Amino acid sequence: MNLHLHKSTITNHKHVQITGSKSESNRLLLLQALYPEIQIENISQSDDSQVMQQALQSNHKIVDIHHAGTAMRFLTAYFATKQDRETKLTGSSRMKERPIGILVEALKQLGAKIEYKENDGYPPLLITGQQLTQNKVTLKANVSSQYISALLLIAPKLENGLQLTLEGTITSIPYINMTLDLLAQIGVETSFKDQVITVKPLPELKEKKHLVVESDWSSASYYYSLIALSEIGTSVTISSYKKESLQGDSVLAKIYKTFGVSTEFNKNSVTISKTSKATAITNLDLQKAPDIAQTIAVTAFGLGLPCHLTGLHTLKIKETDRLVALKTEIEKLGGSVTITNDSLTLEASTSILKDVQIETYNDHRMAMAFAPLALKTDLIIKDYMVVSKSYPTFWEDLKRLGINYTL
Ligand SMILES: O=C(O)C1=C[C@@H](OP(=O)(O)O)[C@@H](O)[C@H](O)C1
Ligand SMILES: C=C(OP(=O)(O)O)C(=O)O
Repeated sequence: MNLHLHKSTITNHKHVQITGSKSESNRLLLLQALYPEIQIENISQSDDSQVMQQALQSNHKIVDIHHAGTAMRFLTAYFATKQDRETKLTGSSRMKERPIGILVEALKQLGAKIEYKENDGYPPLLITGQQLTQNKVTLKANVSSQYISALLLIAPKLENGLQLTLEGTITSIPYINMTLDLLAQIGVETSFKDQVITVKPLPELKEKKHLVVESDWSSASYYYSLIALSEIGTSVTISSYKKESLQGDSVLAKIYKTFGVSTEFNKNSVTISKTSKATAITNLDLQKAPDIAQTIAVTAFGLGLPCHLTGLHTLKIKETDRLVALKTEIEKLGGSVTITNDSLTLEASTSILKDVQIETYNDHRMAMAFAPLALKTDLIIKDYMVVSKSYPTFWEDLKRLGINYTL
């Protein structure tokens, strides 16, 4: 179904409560399955966290995690350790194109029994739970950090813990640090020096642990974009956020200063305000924050500014090939974009075409990244409910801010 966005302006000084981080939630859900003493507050309402929760509760042989990358990777490791259980772990047709061989091979080095049911190196998988007897493994770290987080999450339950040696450049490193930090919060001892991560075993928790999930910073990016595209003096407050975040995407606060957006940290929220004229982002490496690349590219386009983004090699294996999707959709609107395997260059532009239909390619971030352009023009978002993968109330929240749309 299509959603027609009508050119709008933001109502000033609104407050939006944003759902919990899906990355933190999916890690904590897996840890809760291993340590039932864990209690989670402000859990993500996202589809990805719902499928994670359902998968962990299900006793069915076939578990379908749809589009959820973290659920696919984290559950592969989890089911590999579930003795006396055979699980077929599958997902959407796009999930069957997202590689998982590096993780499967690492788990096999630890003693796991996993078969590919369709194509080698890709889901679906048939996982026969085993006691994993080894504790040392080496794996490539430049494809997806989710493979590393998956291994780290099960590590404290392995008899001798785990020693991971990472080969090559480590991609999306803040997500690995997030995993290590959450492990530390429940009392697991870890170390990360150079290319080696070690995790000590923790057979059980002695007491209840109450953990509060911070709201999702990737979702916050769409508000940064809306403010960047608004008049000086416009602001919005979003919660629940803190200055010392586990989420790498909190780097937004720094990045959007170039677009004239300032961030004020309040007790439990942030106020984002347009305080000065935007200038161009000339060279930005997003290897540590790949999920905000679409937002930044579309904001720059909306501002008519050029932009050069690098470190984008993982974008090709996400919900869609995000580099191709960005180029195609920005060019439909009249922009000019050049992409390589790991970079995107946008030329400065002077106008935005009206009534263009934006294709979303089963990618929540395509819908949400283009929505702020409603401050500049009328546009149509196809298959608008894709947003539920990470942010189910996105459109309602936008309406409360004054963005008009019809179905
Ligand atoms: O561990 C996580 O929660 C995530 C890691 C990142 O993936 P890659 O490590 O594959 O880049 C990110 O893009 C994804 O949305 C969530
Ligand atoms: C890439 C993403 O998610 P995943 O890899 O978990 O499907 C995302 O949310 O942008």
